[in-house]
Amino acid sequence: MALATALLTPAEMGEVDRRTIAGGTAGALLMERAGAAVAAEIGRRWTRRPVAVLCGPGNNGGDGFVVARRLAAEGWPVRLALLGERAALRGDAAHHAALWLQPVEPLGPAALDGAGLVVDALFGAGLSRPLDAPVAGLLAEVGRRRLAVVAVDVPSGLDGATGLASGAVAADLTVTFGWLKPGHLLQPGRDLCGETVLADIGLDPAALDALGVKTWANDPASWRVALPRLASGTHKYMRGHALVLGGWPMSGAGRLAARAAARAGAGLVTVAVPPAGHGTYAAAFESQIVRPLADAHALDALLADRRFTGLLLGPGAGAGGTTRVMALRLLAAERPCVLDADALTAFADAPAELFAAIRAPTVLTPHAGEFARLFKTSGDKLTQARAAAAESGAVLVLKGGDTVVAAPDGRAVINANAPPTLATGGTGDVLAGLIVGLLAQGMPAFEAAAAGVWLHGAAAATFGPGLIASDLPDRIPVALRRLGRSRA
Ligand SMILES: NC(=O)C1=CN([C@@H]2O[C@H](COP(=O)(O)OP(=O)(O)OC[C@H]3O[C@@H](n4cnc5c(N)ncnc54)[C@H](OP(=O)(O)O)[C@@H]3O)[C@@H](O)[C@H]2O)[C@H](O)CC1
Ligand SMILES: [K+]
Repeated sequence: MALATALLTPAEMGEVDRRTIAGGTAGALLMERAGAAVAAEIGRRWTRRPVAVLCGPGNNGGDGFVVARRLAAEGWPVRLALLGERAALRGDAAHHAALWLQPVEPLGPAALDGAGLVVDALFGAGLSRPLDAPVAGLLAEVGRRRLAVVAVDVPSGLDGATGLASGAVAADLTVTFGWLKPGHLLQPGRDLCGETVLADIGLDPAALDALGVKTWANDPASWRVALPRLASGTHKYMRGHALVLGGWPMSGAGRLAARAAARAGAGLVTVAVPPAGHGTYAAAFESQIVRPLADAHALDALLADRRFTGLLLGPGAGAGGTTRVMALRLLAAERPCVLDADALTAFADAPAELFAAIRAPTVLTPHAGEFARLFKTSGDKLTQARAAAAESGAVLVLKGGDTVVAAPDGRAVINANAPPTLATGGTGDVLAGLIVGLLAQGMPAFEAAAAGVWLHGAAAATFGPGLIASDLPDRIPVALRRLGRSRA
């Protein structure tokens, strides 16, 4: 997995900080670079105007002192307000506070008077408890006055590990250092951060080795090498054969999924459907095979064909007992498999039965409602997806604007490229099809799920407004092309 897209918790960032300092870079220099980066990003976006810098009692506040000094040196009118006593500052923060030669005001609403921009340097990685009422009240006042806000590291009150927040004010710009944190990508954190800029302040990448990072931003760098590749001698069976169980009478979902599987590059896609739906499906496809499938016995007979390399059930399936039986038969075939939608809900009263049946690489793609029917986890989205992957033995794709993909071994990626236009009926069916299309080609489950989620977002982004699900499959080739490697 790629180093640059690693996501570090605040505790891990603290460790990288310590190791970098132990390696010979002074903490005060890191702080100088951090504050300088924030000031430079401000200078790129705003013209000179009165600024209120709100500083906290730790190193986040220390960064704030640097920002204040740097902006003042550029001729910006700066007021600085500090939470607590200046004499109580320690270490690098005390060092940089001593270099600030203008007044230090007590933290309160008066510090905002006349400001055209607020720098939020109250708390960053060291936030250890909910904000006190006066601090939360001041941040609410910043929001009420509709002032432009630049957050140092994170908007104060946002937990960088989880994306959960209380009392934070939404920033227009967040400048953070070295590596992003999960909370920059997980909602509501992502929206609270506004535009997020990652500044290089010279933290030591080698320090990450000792951390055993298992969380990344979902980026092609994490799975590009695992994408299926074509060679000149490739024939269709070498590109995998996806089997999609199509629902009836709800046939649109299965059709969307099958088309997406084919566009993802599967050499063959067979759609097996209840006999009553055969004509409808057959009329919809030219390039895919449509076969009638009467019942579970017929499915067993179909699965005797070992050339099926990826299986999908769920879109339009119906959440009844038949779907449950079909899902168990698919899992018993011990081949790469995606279970989506109704194939998940069908186990709402017996999730343990589902988990016990998962033995081959399996991807579950629930949205929050489907997830809650299967898993009794608690905590933030990343923690829950990880726990669910460990419990079920499957790769979990916990969908939403901040989709998390988690593997049973603890690896996880957080996706951030999905445009909100994806919030429309049928896009989940396309995602399930995309993932099974990649699985069928031999891509490992975690990488196939992460790539599928990313391609789904990228495909939607190429379309723009007015997107409906049926637009998506045919945009997948555009997204694949943009990966910059000839593989179509
Ligand atoms: N490696 C880097 O990325 C660098 C980061 N820098 C900046 O440093 C901060 C982290 O600094 P740290 O001192 O660890 O933490 P904070 O400044 O966020 O806050 C710690 C102090 O705040 C107190 N605290 C915590 N929560 C609350 C609260 N809800 N209300 C009041 N006070 C609170 C805490 O007190 P404790 O009692 O918990 O000890 C501390 O006094 C990072 O975010 C970057 O901005 C470096 O400048 C450069 C390198
Ligand atoms: K902050």
